Amino acid sequence: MIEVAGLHKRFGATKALDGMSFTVRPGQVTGFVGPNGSGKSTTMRVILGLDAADRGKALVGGRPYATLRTPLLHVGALLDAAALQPSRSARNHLLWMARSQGLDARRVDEVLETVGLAGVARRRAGGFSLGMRQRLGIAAALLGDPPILMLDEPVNGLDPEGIMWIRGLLRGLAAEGRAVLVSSHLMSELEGTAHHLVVVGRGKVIADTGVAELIAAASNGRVGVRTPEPERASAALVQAGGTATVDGTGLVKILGLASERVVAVLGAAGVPFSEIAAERATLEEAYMELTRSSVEFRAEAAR
Ligand SMILES: Nc1ncnc2c1ncn2[C@@H]1O[C@H](COP(=O)(O)OP(=O)(O)OP(=O)(O)O)[C@@H](O)[C@H]1O
Repeated sequence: MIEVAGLHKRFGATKALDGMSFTVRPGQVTGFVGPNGSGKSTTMRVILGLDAADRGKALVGGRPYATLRTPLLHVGALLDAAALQPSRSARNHLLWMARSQGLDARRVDEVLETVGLAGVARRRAGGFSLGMRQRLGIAAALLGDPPILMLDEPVNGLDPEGIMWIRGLLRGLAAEGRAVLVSSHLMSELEGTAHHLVVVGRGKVIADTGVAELIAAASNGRVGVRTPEPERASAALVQAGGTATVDGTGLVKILGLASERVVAVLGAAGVPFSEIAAERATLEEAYMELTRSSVEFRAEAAR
Protein backbone atom coordinates (compact mmCIF):
# COMPACT_ATOMS: atom_id res chain seq x y z
CA MET A 1 0.00 0.00 0.00
CA ILE A 2 1.12 3.56 -0.72
CA GLU A 3 -0.26 6.33 1.49
CA VAL A 4 0.14 9.96 0.57
CA ALA A 5 -1.33 12.53 2.95
CA GLY A 6 -1.39 16.31 2.64
CA LEU A 7 1.76 16.71 0.54
CA HIS A 8 2.79 20.29 -0.19
CA LYS A 9 5.80 21.20 -2.29
CA ARG A 10 6.96 24.44 -3.84
CA PHE A 11 9.69 25.02 -6.40
CA GLY A 12 10.29 28.76 -6.04
CA ALA A 13 7.07 30.44 -7.15
CA THR A 14 5.59 27.18 -8.49
CA LYS A 15 3.24 25.27 -6.23
CA ALA A 16 3.87 21.73 -7.48
CA LEU A 17 1.91 19.95 -4.72
CA ASP A 18 -0.98 21.54 -2.90
CA GLY A 19 -2.32 19.03 -0.40
CA MET A 20 -1.94 15.85 -2.47
CA SER A 21 -3.60 12.92 -0.63
CA PHE A 22 -4.54 9.42 -1.78
CA THR A 23 -4.01 5.72 -1.11
CA VAL A 24 -2.90 3.02 -3.54
CA ARG A 25 -4.38 -0.32 -2.50
CA PRO A 26 -3.06 -3.80 -3.17
CA GLY A 27 -4.67 -6.00 -5.82
CA GLN A 28 -5.49 -3.25 -8.25
CA VAL A 29 -3.96 -0.95 -10.82
CA THR A 30 -4.45 2.66 -9.78
CA GLY A 31 -4.19 5.15 -12.62
CA PHE A 32 -2.65 8.48 -11.63
CA VAL A 33 -3.90 10.89 -14.25
CA GLY A 34 -3.82 14.61 -14.87
CA PRO A 35 -2.48 17.14 -17.34
CA ASN A 36 1.21 17.92 -17.76
CA GLY A 37 2.58 19.75 -14.75
CA SER A 38 -0.19 18.65 -12.38
CA GLY A 39 2.27 17.12 -9.91
CA LYS A 40 2.32 13.42 -10.74
CA SER A 41 6.09 13.05 -11.12
CA THR A 42 6.76 15.24 -8.10
CA THR A 43 4.44 13.06 -5.99
CA MET A 44 6.26 9.93 -7.13
CA ARG A 45 9.63 11.51 -6.43
CA VAL A 46 8.49 12.46 -2.93
CA ILE A 47 7.23 8.91 -2.31
CA LEU A 48 10.69 7.64 -3.28
CA GLY A 49 12.47 10.21 -1.14
CA LEU A 50 14.06 11.85 -4.21
CA ASP A 51 12.38 15.15 -3.41
CA ALA A 52 11.50 16.33 0.09
CA ALA A 53 7.97 17.62 0.65
CA ASP A 54 7.55 20.92 2.48
CA ARG A 55 4.69 19.34 4.43
CA GLY A 56 2.73 16.09 4.59
CA LYS A 57 3.75 12.46 4.54
CA ALA A 58 4.28 9.63 2.07
CA LEU A 59 4.51 6.02 3.26
CA VAL A 60 5.21 2.77 1.40
CA GLY A 61 4.07 -0.35 3.22
CA GLY A 62 3.53 1.88 6.26
CA ARG A 63 7.06 3.33 6.31
CA PRO A 64 8.91 6.26 4.78
CA TYR A 65 10.92 5.03 1.79
CA ALA A 66 14.17 6.41 3.21
CA THR A 67 13.97 4.01 6.17
CA LEU A 68 13.87 0.87 3.97
CA ARG A 69 17.18 -1.04 4.00
CA THR A 70 16.53 -2.99 0.81
CA PRO A 71 14.09 -0.65 -0.93
CA LEU A 72 13.88 -2.58 -4.22
CA LEU A 73 12.34 -5.48 -2.30
CA HIS A 74 9.55 -3.18 -1.11
CA VAL A 75 8.91 -0.84 -4.05
CA GLY A 76 9.76 -1.14 -7.72
CA ALA A 77 9.76 2.14 -9.60
CA LEU A 78 10.20 3.36 -13.14
CA LEU A 79 10.57 7.11 -13.18
CA ASP A 80 12.92 7.98 -15.99
CA ALA A 81 13.81 5.29 -18.50
CA ALA A 82 16.71 7.38 -19.80
CA ALA A 83 18.45 7.19 -16.42
CA LEU A 84 20.99 4.46 -17.12
CA GLN A 85 24.69 4.17 -17.74
CA PRO A 86 24.85 3.99 -21.58
CA SER A 87 28.08 1.98 -21.82
CA ARG A 88 26.76 -0.79 -19.56
CA SER A 89 24.93 -3.80 -21.00
CA ALA A 90 21.30 -4.31 -19.98
CA ARG A 91 22.32 -7.34 -17.94
CA ASN A 92 25.17 -5.57 -16.18
CA HIS A 93 22.92 -2.61 -15.41
CA LEU A 94 20.51 -4.97 -13.63
CA LEU A 95 23.29 -7.03 -12.03
CA TRP A 96 24.68 -3.91 -10.44
CA MET A 97 21.26 -3.05 -9.01
CA ALA A 98 20.60 -6.65 -7.94
CA ARG A 99 23.87 -6.95 -6.00
CA SER A 100 23.11 -3.78 -4.05
CA GLN A 101 19.97 -5.52 -2.75
CA GLY A 102 21.47 -8.95 -2.12
CA LEU A 103 19.80 -10.48 -5.20
CA ASP A 104 21.53 -12.95 -7.51
CA ALA A 105 22.13 -13.16 -11.28
CA ARG A 106 19.37 -15.73 -11.70
CA ARG A 107 16.78 -13.12 -10.77
CA VAL A 108 18.32 -10.73 -13.33
CA ASP A 109 17.89 -13.30 -16.09
CA GLU A 110 14.31 -13.97 -14.99
CA VAL A 111 13.25 -10.33 -15.23
CA LEU A 112 15.06 -9.90 -18.58
CA GLU A 113 12.98 -12.81 -19.83
CA THR A 114 9.77 -11.30 -18.38
CA VAL A 115 10.24 -8.01 -20.22
CA GLY A 116 11.37 -9.61 -23.47
CA LEU A 117 14.97 -8.38 -23.41
CA ALA A 118 16.75 -11.72 -22.87
CA GLY A 119 17.96 -11.74 -26.49
CA VAL A 120 19.64 -8.33 -26.21
CA ALA A 121 20.77 -8.60 -22.59
CA ARG A 122 24.47 -8.27 -23.46
CA ARG A 123 24.05 -5.28 -25.74
CA ARG A 124 24.95 -1.78 -24.61
CA ALA A 125 21.88 -0.13 -23.09
CA GLY A 126 23.01 3.17 -24.63
CA GLY A 127 22.04 1.82 -28.05
CA PHE A 128 18.52 0.84 -26.95
CA SER A 129 15.40 2.42 -28.43
CA LEU A 130 13.08 4.29 -26.08
CA GLY A 131 10.75 1.27 -26.00
CA MET A 132 13.63 -1.05 -25.04
CA ARG A 133 14.74 1.37 -22.32
CA GLN A 134 11.20 1.38 -20.96
CA ARG A 135 11.31 -2.42 -20.82
CA LEU A 136 14.69 -2.31 -19.09
CA GLY A 137 13.31 0.18 -16.57
CA ILE A 138 10.39 -2.14 -15.91
CA ALA A 139 12.80 -5.07 -15.48
CA ALA A 140 14.62 -3.03 -12.84
CA ALA A 141 11.34 -2.28 -11.08
CA LEU A 142 10.46 -5.98 -10.99
CA LEU A 143 13.89 -7.10 -9.81
CA GLY A 144 13.13 -7.28 -6.09
CA ASP A 145 9.71 -8.91 -6.66
CA PRO A 146 8.19 -5.99 -4.71
CA PRO A 147 4.60 -5.81 -3.43
CA ILE A 148 4.38 -2.20 -4.62
CA LEU A 149 5.08 -0.90 -8.14
CA MET A 150 5.13 2.68 -9.28
CA LEU A 151 5.55 3.59 -12.93
CA ASP A 152 5.66 7.11 -14.37
CA GLU A 153 4.24 7.15 -17.92
CA PRO A 154 5.41 3.59 -18.69
CA VAL A 155 3.65 3.49 -22.05
CA ASN A 156 5.78 6.35 -23.33
CA GLY A 157 7.74 5.21 -26.39
CA LEU A 158 6.09 1.82 -26.66
CA ASP A 159 4.54 0.62 -29.93
CA PRO A 160 0.98 -0.82 -29.95
CA GLU A 161 2.26 -4.32 -29.23
CA GLY A 162 4.34 -2.96 -26.35
CA ILE A 163 1.31 -1.12 -24.98
CA MET A 164 -0.76 -4.32 -25.03
CA TRP A 165 2.09 -6.10 -23.32
CA ILE A 166 2.39 -3.57 -20.52
CA ARG A 167 -1.38 -3.56 -19.94
CA GLY A 168 -1.31 -7.33 -19.47
CA LEU A 169 1.76 -7.13 -17.26
CA LEU A 170 0.29 -4.47 -14.95
CA ARG A 171 -3.05 -6.27 -14.64
CA GLY A 172 -1.16 -9.50 -13.92
CA LEU A 173 0.94 -7.85 -11.20
CA ALA A 174 -2.20 -6.47 -9.57
CA ALA A 175 -3.90 -9.87 -9.81
CA GLU A 176 -0.98 -11.26 -7.80
CA GLY A 177 -2.02 -8.87 -5.03
CA ARG A 178 0.45 -6.06 -5.65
CA ALA A 179 -0.34 -2.37 -5.35
CA VAL A 180 0.35 -0.79 -8.75
CA LEU A 181 0.42 2.98 -9.37
CA VAL A 182 0.76 4.06 -12.99
CA SER A 183 0.74 7.66 -14.17
CA SER A 184 -0.37 9.08 -17.48
CA HIS A 185 -1.45 12.44 -18.83
CA LEU A 186 -3.74 10.62 -21.29
CA MET A 187 -6.85 8.94 -19.98
CA SER A 188 -7.07 6.74 -23.07
CA GLU A 189 -3.76 5.09 -22.10
CA LEU A 190 -5.35 3.82 -18.91
CA GLU A 191 -8.43 2.34 -20.61
CA GLY A 192 -8.38 -1.40 -20.05
CA THR A 193 -5.55 -1.12 -17.50
CA ALA A 194 -6.65 0.81 -14.43
CA HIS A 195 -9.22 -0.46 -11.93
CA HIS A 196 -9.10 2.73 -9.91
CA LEU A 197 -8.31 6.34 -10.78
CA VAL A 198 -6.74 9.20 -8.89
CA VAL A 199 -7.36 12.27 -11.04
CA VAL A 200 -5.17 15.27 -10.25
CA GLY A 201 -4.93 18.90 -11.29
CA ARG A 202 -2.69 21.65 -9.94
CA GLY A 203 -1.05 19.55 -7.28
CA LYS A 204 -4.12 18.05 -5.69
CA VAL A 205 -6.68 15.28 -6.14
CA ILE A 206 -9.83 16.14 -8.06
CA ALA A 207 -11.36 12.66 -8.01
CA ASP A 208 -10.55 9.33 -6.44
CA THR A 209 -12.87 6.73 -7.92
CA GLY A 210 -13.31 3.20 -9.26
CA VAL A 211 -13.21 3.03 -13.08
CA ALA A 212 -16.40 0.94 -13.25
CA GLU A 213 -18.35 3.41 -11.06
CA LEU A 214 -17.02 6.35 -13.04
CA ILE A 215 -18.11 4.86 -16.37
CA ALA A 216 -21.48 3.77 -14.96
CA ALA A 217 -22.13 7.30 -13.66
CA ALA A 218 -21.11 8.91 -16.96
CA SER A 219 -23.18 6.39 -18.95
CA ASN A 220 -26.31 7.12 -16.96
CA GLY A 221 -28.87 8.74 -19.23
CA ARG A 222 -26.99 8.19 -22.52
CA VAL A 223 -29.24 6.74 -25.17
CA GLY A 224 -29.04 6.40 -28.96
CA VAL A 225 -32.16 6.28 -31.15
CA ARG A 226 -32.37 5.64 -34.91
CA THR A 227 -35.31 7.38 -36.52
CA PRO A 228 -36.43 8.62 -39.96
CA GLU A 229 -37.52 11.86 -38.28
CA PRO A 230 -34.49 12.98 -36.24
CA GLU A 231 -35.49 16.66 -36.07
CA ARG A 232 -38.94 15.93 -34.62
CA ALA A 233 -37.43 13.36 -32.26
CA SER A 234 -34.84 15.88 -31.02
CA ALA A 235 -37.45 18.56 -30.44
CA ALA A 236 -39.63 16.22 -28.37
CA LEU A 237 -36.69 14.94 -26.34
CA VAL A 238 -35.31 18.40 -25.62
CA GLN A 239 -38.77 19.46 -24.50
CA ALA A 240 -38.77 16.49 -22.12
CA GLY A 241 -35.56 17.79 -20.53
CA GLY A 242 -32.84 15.89 -22.42
CA THR A 243 -30.16 17.12 -24.78
CA ALA A 244 -30.11 15.66 -28.28
CA THR A 245 -27.60 15.69 -31.13
CA VAL A 246 -28.21 14.30 -34.60
CA ASP A 247 -25.28 12.63 -36.34
CA GLY A 248 -26.41 12.77 -40.00
CA THR A 249 -27.18 9.06 -40.35
CA GLY A 250 -30.50 9.34 -38.56
CA LEU A 251 -28.99 8.51 -35.17
CA VAL A 252 -30.06 10.81 -32.37
CA LYS A 253 -27.82 10.78 -29.30
CA ILE A 254 -29.58 11.75 -26.11
CA LEU A 255 -28.16 12.76 -22.77
CA GLY A 256 -30.06 13.09 -19.54
CA LEU A 257 -33.02 10.75 -20.16
CA ALA A 258 -33.29 7.04 -19.36
CA SER A 259 -34.18 4.76 -22.28
CA GLU A 260 -37.70 4.02 -20.94
CA ARG A 261 -38.39 7.75 -20.81
CA VAL A 262 -37.09 8.20 -24.38
CA VAL A 263 -39.49 5.48 -25.60
CA ALA A 264 -42.40 7.11 -23.77
CA VAL A 265 -41.61 10.61 -25.09
CA LEU A 266 -41.25 9.45 -28.72
CA GLY A 267 -44.43 7.35 -28.41
CA ALA A 268 -46.42 10.32 -27.06
CA ALA A 269 -45.10 12.57 -29.85
CA GLY A 270 -45.88 9.94 -32.50
CA VAL A 271 -42.26 9.83 -33.76
CA PRO A 272 -41.34 6.48 -35.33
CA PHE A 273 -37.98 4.86 -34.51
CA SER A 274 -36.30 1.61 -35.48
CA GLU A 275 -33.58 1.20 -32.88
CA ILE A 276 -32.92 2.30 -29.32
CA ALA A 277 -29.87 1.50 -27.20
CA ALA A 278 -28.42 2.61 -23.90
CA GLU A 279 -24.80 3.63 -24.54
CA ARG A 280 -21.72 3.12 -22.44
CA ALA A 281 -19.42 6.10 -22.02
CA THR A 282 -15.76 5.64 -22.88
CA LEU A 283 -13.22 6.32 -20.15
CA GLU A 284 -12.20 9.48 -22.00
CA GLU A 285 -15.81 10.75 -22.00
CA ALA A 286 -16.22 9.88 -18.35
CA TYR A 287 -13.04 11.83 -17.62
CA MET A 288 -14.30 14.89 -19.50
CA GLU A 289 -17.57 14.67 -17.58
CA LEU A 290 -15.72 14.36 -14.31
CA THR A 291 -13.41 17.30 -14.91
CA ARG A 292 -15.99 19.56 -16.60
CA SER A 293 -17.01 21.13 -13.33
CA SER A 294 -13.45 21.75 -12.22
CA VAL A 295 -12.56 25.22 -13.45
CA GLU A 296 -9.07 24.87 -12.07
CA PHE A 297 -8.57 21.65 -13.93
CA ARG A 298 -9.78 23.15 -17.20
CA ALA A 299 -7.48 26.12 -16.81
CA GLU A 300 -4.61 23.76 -16.17
CA ALA A 301 -5.44 21.53 -19.12
CA ALA A 302 -5.71 24.49 -21.47
CA ARG A 303 -2.25 25.84 -20.69
N1 LIG B 1 12.88 20.44 -10.03
C1 LIG B 1 11.95 21.32 -10.33
N2 LIG B 1 12.22 22.64 -10.33
C2 LIG B 1 11.29 23.56 -10.62
N3 LIG B 1 10.00 23.27 -10.90
C3 LIG B 1 9.66 21.97 -10.92
C4 LIG B 1 10.61 20.93 -10.64
N4 LIG B 1 9.96 19.74 -10.73
C5 LIG B 1 8.68 20.02 -11.07
N5 LIG B 1 8.50 21.34 -11.17
C6 LIG B 1 7.22 22.02 -11.48
O1 LIG B 1 6.23 21.48 -10.64
C7 LIG B 1 4.99 21.30 -11.33
C8 LIG B 1 4.57 19.85 -11.28
O2 LIG B 1 5.43 19.07 -12.13
P1 LIG B 1 5.38 17.50 -12.28
O3 LIG B 1 6.53 17.11 -13.14
O4 LIG B 1 5.27 16.87 -10.96
O5 LIG B 1 4.02 17.29 -13.08
P2 LIG B 1 3.50 16.01 -13.87
O6 LIG B 1 2.05 15.92 -13.54
O7 LIG B 1 4.36 14.85 -13.59
O8 LIG B 1 3.65 16.44 -15.37
P3 LIG B 1 4.07 15.57 -16.66
O9 LIG B 1 2.85 14.86 -17.11
O10 LIG B 1 4.49 16.65 -17.60
O11 LIG B 1 5.20 14.68 -16.26
C9 LIG B 1 5.23 21.83 -12.73
O12 LIG B 1 4.80 23.17 -12.78
C10 LIG B 1 6.72 21.74 -12.88
O13 LIG B 1 7.18 22.70 -13.81
